[in-house]
Amino acid sequence: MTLHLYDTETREPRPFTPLVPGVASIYLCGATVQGEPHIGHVRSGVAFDVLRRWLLAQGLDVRFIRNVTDIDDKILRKAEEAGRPWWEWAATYERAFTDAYRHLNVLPPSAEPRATGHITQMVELMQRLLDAGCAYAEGGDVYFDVRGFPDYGRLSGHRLEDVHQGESAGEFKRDPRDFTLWKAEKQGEPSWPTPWGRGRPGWHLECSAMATAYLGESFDIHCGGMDLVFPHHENERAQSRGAGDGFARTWLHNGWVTMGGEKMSKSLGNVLSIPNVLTQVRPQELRYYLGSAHYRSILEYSESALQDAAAAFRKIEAFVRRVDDRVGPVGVGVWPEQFAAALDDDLGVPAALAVLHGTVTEGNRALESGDHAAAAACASSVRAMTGILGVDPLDERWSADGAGADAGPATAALDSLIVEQLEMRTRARAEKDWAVADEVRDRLAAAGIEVTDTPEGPEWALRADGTDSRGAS
Ligand SMILES: Nc1ncnc2c1ncn2[C@@H]1O[C@H](COP(=O)(O)OP(=O)(O)OP(=O)(O)O)[C@@H](O)[C@H]1O
Ligand SMILES: [Zn+2]
Repeated sequence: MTLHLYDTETREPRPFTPLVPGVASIYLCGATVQGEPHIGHVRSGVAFDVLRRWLLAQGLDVRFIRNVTDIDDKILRKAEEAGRPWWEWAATYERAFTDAYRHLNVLPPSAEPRATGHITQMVELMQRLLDAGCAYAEGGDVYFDVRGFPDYGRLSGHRLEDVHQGESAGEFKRDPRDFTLWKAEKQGEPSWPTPWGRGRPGWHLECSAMATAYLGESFDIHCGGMDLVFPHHENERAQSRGAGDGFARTWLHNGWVTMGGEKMSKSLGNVLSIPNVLTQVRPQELRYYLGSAHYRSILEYSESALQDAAAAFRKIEAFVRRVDDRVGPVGVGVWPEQFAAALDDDLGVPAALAVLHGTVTEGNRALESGDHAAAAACASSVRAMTGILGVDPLDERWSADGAGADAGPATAALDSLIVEQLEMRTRARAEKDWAVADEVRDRLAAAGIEVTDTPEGPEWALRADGTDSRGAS
């Protein structure tokens, strides 16, 4: 099966065939750097990092652009309220996002253009739109004329008569459904020169100009959160197509992270910042959690779901480390065909994880029965699969910046001691020597280690509050 991706525009899964053979070009709308990132903000970065890794694994040269929106109403307002320069505000939160992506092992983009660095390209695009009769300049503002682009609404399914741009009504707008390309200079705000006067760009214009500057007039995939379908992506598409560019051939949108059934959002106050979550779980566990749902589904946050995901990751990690410890260094092997089939089906991560956990179970059984070759094969396959998902437990990245640096090896060391105890208990039980079996269990309990018998064998966990290391034997 070839990779199929669900395209928002055509509303169906479509086979992925790169425009230029051997090269995949992807644009992801990045952050508006106005505040500390919450876990909802980075979901798109994580979800489409899996896409990128999967395309890289097919041998494609992946050009992945994720922009930074560093000029925006909210940035200006918040910086002013704090009495700080707007550019310092933007730079501060750009670093916060960069840190979050790095902690989560999201590959750095091929380029990360800032809006303020691409004003020239935006002016050129506006000129082309004016020449094509899709835009008008009035009083220093420049607007897109939606009636001048008959295909408007195709991406989101909006009918022209129902369009509400959700932006303040520009003084010179000829039709309320038109949207702003460029805003005339306001007193005290940053501005750049254009043939129509000084001002600053509208958000939609930025992405069209940057995507085209780096990826060309046509490119393969445009990604972003589902709330960007309208108006942001509808407007990006209108601008670029209106100017005569092919623009994105496929559109992918990820679902929200929700909390209490509502979009995690600063204005609702139901947000969890990345540093906050990283006090509860390690970065690799958070990455596993954020990437574990299908990218198009809602990910409803709960502490127990986060802890369950962390425990599931630790099970994978404990297995790989145990093989590394007992059998020898685990290399990166090959993934099973079902894993590839799952990802080829619109990045079906949940089905891919089922294959991954099946391999861990099989590997644990092999290790228990002394079949080291089979265990090693499973472990190397597990590394291959987790590598695609960005959560390879042995990836040096996890200890590179000290984030959770000691937890992995400590878990592994503890695991190897506990596993010996559990094996002694399993043998005692097989011989119906209940006294020895109970003694082992009591000894572990006294050390704060809880043992649970599961169909896949005994599992252990540190008692405490459930946030500690766990493993399976
Ligand atoms: N809960 C979420 N789940 C997934 N993506 C999100 C979530 N919240 C925001 N995003 C993404 O992050 C980007 C910025 O979104 P937005 O400014 O709406 O979020 P916010 O910072 O929580 O602000 P607000 O409170 O105004 O909603 C968008 O691309 C959006 O798709
Ligand atoms: Zn964008």
